Amino acid sequence: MVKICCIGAGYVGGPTMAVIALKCPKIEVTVVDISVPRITAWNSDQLPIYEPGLDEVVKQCRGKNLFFSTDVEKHVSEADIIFVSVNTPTKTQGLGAGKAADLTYWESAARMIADVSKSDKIVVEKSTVPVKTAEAIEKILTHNSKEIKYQILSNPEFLAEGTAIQDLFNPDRVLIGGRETPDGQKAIKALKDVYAHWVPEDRIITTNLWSAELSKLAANAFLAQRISSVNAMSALCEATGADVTQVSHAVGKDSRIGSRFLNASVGFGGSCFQKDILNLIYICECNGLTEVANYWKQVIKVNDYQKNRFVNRIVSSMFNTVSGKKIAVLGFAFKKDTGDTRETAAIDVCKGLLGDKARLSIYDPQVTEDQIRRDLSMNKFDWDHPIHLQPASPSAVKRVNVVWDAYQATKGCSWGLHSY
Ligand SMILES: NC(=O)C1=CN([C@@H]2O[C@H](COP(=O)(O)OP(=O)(O)OC[C@H]3O[C@@H](n4cnc5c(N)ncnc54)[C@H](O)[C@@H]3O)[C@@H](O)[C@H]2O)C=CC1
Ligand SMILES: O=C(O)[C@H]1O[C@H](OP(=O)(O)OP(=O)(O)OC[C@H]2O[C@@H](n3ccc(=O)[nH]c3=O)[C@H](O)[C@@H]2O)[C@H](O)[C@@H](O)[C@@H]1O
Repeated sequence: MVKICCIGAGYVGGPTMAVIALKCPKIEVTVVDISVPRITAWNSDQLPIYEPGLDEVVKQCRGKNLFFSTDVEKHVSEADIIFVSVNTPTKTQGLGAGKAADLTYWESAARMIADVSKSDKIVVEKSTVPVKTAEAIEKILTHNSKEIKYQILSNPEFLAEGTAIQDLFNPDRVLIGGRETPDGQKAIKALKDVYAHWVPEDRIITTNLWSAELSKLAANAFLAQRISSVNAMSALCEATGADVTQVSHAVGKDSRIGSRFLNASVGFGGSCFQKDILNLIYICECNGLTEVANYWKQVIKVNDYQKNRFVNRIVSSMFNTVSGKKIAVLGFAFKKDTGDTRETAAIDVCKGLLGDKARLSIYDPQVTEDQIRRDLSMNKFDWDHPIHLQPASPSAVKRVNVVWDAYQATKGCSWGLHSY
């Protein structure tokens, strides 16, 4: 029986491995994590993340061929294929701070794999990483390799939160990059065989390692760029009397442009778009490509502009001050069908309004009060570290009331915002 181990039981590792277990009953899949509460939750009735359809998939396979464990070393040493799906946050300190990807967690996972392995392994990059990461990982693994052979593959994940199960069941494509050597091609085939249990062969694309690593950053940059383009247009629409939904509908009807991902918004949020574009910008700068870096920087700048513009419009429409006024915020997560608040536009909007001394009444059925208070007081990028390393919840964020009923949130309000 083929054994798969996935390091990192988060938004990607958990759902992806649950679907592999469901579709491949003859493969034993174990998801491991250093976070005890996260693994405890995966083994309980209250999964650590909300994702439509996930409960059913986990219930069908857990205890049969799907396991969640904190015994990281044991399961890594027994596995044939190891997926690494750990955090790759934006660096907060040192060289490249505020842009470069922090590979601390990836590096420590690789060192642990090298320490505990006793047989040949295929190591799969599932996390989103800078192009050329596989080269560094290879060095770590093969240093003191004890005659063990490692093959590194890049298999970036394209699922979106809120539709993860649907995306995993029916992906537009699965991308696998590997070395162009006989052993590299053999490893690609082994991983392809896993996905071929349910993904049609013409949707499984194989490339070299660097193309696969870069394609993930490129895909996210292109998606985010569409949102910044339509959001930039929304500012012009408001200035001229055009309606951005009508404009985006008309533009999207051109089949060369397409209608998806052209919804104007308060700005994109989520754990990846900003982080991955910053990472891309840093890679361009390191390669001396200043113009290219500046081009992608603009996508982030427009996103920040859109969030500020939204706050400013609220304040100016309320006689230039929201001081002491009660404002309801309906929805705090970064999009619907998720409880994930990482980089949600709601944080910037709420902070902006609190800066002008508004009173906020926040309602989101998928997000805990503790999480909201933590988000409103956390420093930039702190959110993307494993939960047990994040700053503890502060005692209070003043002038914020978190409620469990949308009607209560809006009672006596001067304004109601829908945050996505
Ligand atoms: N969230 C998303 O929708 C997508 C995320 N990605 C990428 O996937 C990667 C993971 O993202 P998420 O699942 O959202 O992150 P996450 O924060 O939900 O999960 C990562 C998990 O890794 C664990 N971890 C960190 N270091 C570890 C170690 N040394 N040993 C064992 N466990 C360790 C953490 O405790 C955490 O539970 C990131 O690189 C992200 O960019 C890619 C596609 C979609
Ligand atoms: O690498 C990742 O993490 C993932 O990032 C995104 O997925 P995700 O961030 O989960 O969610 P999206 O549906 O892409 O939404 C991101 C943000 O853009 C906003 N958005 C989306 C679409 C749109 O038309 N307008 C718009 O403002 C959403 O409200 C949300 O705040 C990509 O869609 C996934 O393909 C990718 O795998």
